[in-house]
Amino acid sequence: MAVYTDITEDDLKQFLTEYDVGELTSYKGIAEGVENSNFLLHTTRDPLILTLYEKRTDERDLPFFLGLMQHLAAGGLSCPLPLPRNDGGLYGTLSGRPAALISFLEGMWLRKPEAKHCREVGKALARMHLSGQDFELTRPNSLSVEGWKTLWEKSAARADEVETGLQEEISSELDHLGRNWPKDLAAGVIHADLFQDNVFFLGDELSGLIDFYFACNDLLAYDVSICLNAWCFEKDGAYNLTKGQALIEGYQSVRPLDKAEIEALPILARGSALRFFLTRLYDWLTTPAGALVVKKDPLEYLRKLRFHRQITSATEYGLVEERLSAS
Ligand SMILES: Nc1ncnc2c1ncn2[C@@H]1O[C@H](COP(=O)(O)OP(=O)(O)OP(=O)(O)O)[C@@H](O)[C@H]1O
Ligand SMILES: N[C@@H](CCO)C(=O)O
Repeated sequence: MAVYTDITEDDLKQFLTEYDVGELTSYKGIAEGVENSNFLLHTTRDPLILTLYEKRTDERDLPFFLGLMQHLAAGGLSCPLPLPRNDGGLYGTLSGRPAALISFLEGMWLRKPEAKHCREVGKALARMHLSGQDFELTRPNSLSVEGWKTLWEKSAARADEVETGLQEEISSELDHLGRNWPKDLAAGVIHADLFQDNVFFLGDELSGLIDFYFACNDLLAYDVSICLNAWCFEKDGAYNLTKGQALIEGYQSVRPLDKAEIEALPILARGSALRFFLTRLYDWLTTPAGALVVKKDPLEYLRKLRFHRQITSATEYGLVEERLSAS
């Protein structure tokens, strides 16, 4: 359960005096997520989500994250809206943590997504990329190649505890990605964590995107590769070509990938698999036993990384040839 910081009713009520949200009637911690502490609040008006920002969220980035949600919502993308405080600020402090109130988004995340859902995710991702083009703030991706190296330095010495030979394998993977990482592809604001638990559906209809706390400026196709990793593998580790095809087609129906982006997909997917492997490995090695959070398995992403190493063309992800030759 991701409630790292607990709150008292008195402190919460005090915090809410800074907002025009009605009277608090109940609140409870949300047993999902691994990054921040989240609470569902009921008031005499609309339900709200309270987020307390934890270790990986730098307070200096909050204007970017919260401003981006406002920007995307104003552009017609369904995502939570941060509530302004009475003084106009978008966040305050609660229990010693930076904290914000955001609107409650209706819907559920899908435990067993099908190809039709992957198509909707592809479309929504592309819409977000287009809508982010005129967002005025920027934030470099702290979890790209240089950030991976820093993370790796913190885990490398203990990596073989997780699997023998890992230290050597990941070090050489990082060297390879460092030497071959694409630089000249279309860039803009990316979500950077569009996993299943961050996409809500009402029935089969996508009702919105949440959790913009890794959003940053980076290669747009890198975000597509993150979604291929997050949405198109089955529990047994097999890549589902039908889902991959649907996700890429959905994306391209809104924003076609160009030739350079298509050619780069395999290396981008290697990089994004490594990114999630590294954060999971770090958490795996450092989260104390008994912490109230479900640790995510780094080896899932090691297997995905190894899969991507074998890929020679984006057609193996389900990209159809006509598109490839047409672009
Ligand atoms: N605006 C919202 N409307 C409805 N539910 C929300 C909203 N924001 C968060 N939640 C609920 O809280 C859970 C955790 O939120 P979120 O994904 O932002 O947390 P996190 O710790 O950053 O998670 P992650 O592990 O995905 O990074 C979601 O799965 C959802 O159940
Ligand atoms: N989506 C991430 C967790 C949040 O960063 C993962 O599955 O590793």
